[in-house]
Amino acid sequence: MIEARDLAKAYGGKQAVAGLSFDVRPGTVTGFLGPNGAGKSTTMRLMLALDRGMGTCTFDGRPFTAYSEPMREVGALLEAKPFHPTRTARNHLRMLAAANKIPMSRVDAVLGLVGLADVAGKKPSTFSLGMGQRLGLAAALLGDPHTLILDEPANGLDPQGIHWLRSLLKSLAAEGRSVFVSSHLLSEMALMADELVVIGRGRMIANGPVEDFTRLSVRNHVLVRTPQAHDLASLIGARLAGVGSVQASAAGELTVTGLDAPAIGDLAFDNGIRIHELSVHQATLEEAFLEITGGSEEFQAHARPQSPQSSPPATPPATPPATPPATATTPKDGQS
Ligand SMILES: Nc1ncnc2c1ncn2[C@@H]1O[C@H](COP(=O)(O)OP(=O)(O)OP(=O)(O)O)[C@@H](O)[C@H]1O
Repeated sequence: MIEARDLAKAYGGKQAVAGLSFDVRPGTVTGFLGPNGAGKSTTMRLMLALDRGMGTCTFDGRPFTAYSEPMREVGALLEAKPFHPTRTARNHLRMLAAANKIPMSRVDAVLGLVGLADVAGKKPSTFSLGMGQRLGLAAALLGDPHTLILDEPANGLDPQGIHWLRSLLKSLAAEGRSVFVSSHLLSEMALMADELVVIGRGRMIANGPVEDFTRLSVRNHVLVRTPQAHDLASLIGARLAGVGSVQASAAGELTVTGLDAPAIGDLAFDNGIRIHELSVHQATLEEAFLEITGGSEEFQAHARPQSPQSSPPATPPATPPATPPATATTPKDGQS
């Protein structure tokens, strides 16, 4: 169990991490998300007492520095390619094993586990970024620790490597370990993580199960296609009574929030309205992330001035448009 409490760190006058508290439970993969510069790496360094700051972080009740052989308790991967330039991959791990009283048999075991057995005699300076990440993971796993703290472990991995990493981290969590992992690959995180810690500008934005994060998104909606869109929009608008929205997204097509698909279907049926499609759109983790972190990005690119011919930006606005009255957005379609 990781318990982080009131972690804080300032660089000069700038608050990089501002009072973060969260738990990482055994048996779970907890994803750590935030825009560039949000404070993820700083938080991970604070957790491992690699940076001086405020607050506490304990691993099964004790701080990282209280463990005499910490690699047996907590495995960490914080930066790409943190290796001695002239030692071979195997010797790098042998050195770490010796320093932490880890049996030498673990060295070849973890090299095999991360797929580097064939290049164990090569120097990491010749490795690609992805191979370096694999060696960093091997080092993190060397002591067979209960807890893993991994900063962007998917960085540099090819699609097969990313798939392998996901399976590995999920299986390590299924064995009862606590896995705390940051990544910018949100689709991967959606498949891998059970819980999320989302920060922006060093502060907590959201903390909880992944499903809650996407379930509460305002991007969740029901799409309805009907030849009687005007009539149905009026009925839905009356039923919503201001909570939710109904908007015409195309001719004969309505986007509804605040009312679920069965309720819309029943309303249509009770009023003799034909439905051609009724589909539920669940927000992706990426959509929910953009929505929730919209105001907390530190580094925002300024949009290029648009020429009259240019297309609109691909990224939707961070906050949805205010709910309009149902009738104001209803199409003037040919209804039966
Ligand atoms: N050594 C340092 N000296 C000064 N400022 C720093 C230092 N390390 C980090 N910062 C600042 O602290 C803030 C948080 O940085 P951090 O690297 O923790 O963010 P991050 O969420 O890991 O970012 P990214 O996703 O881009 O890796 C940033 O504003 C960064 O500029």
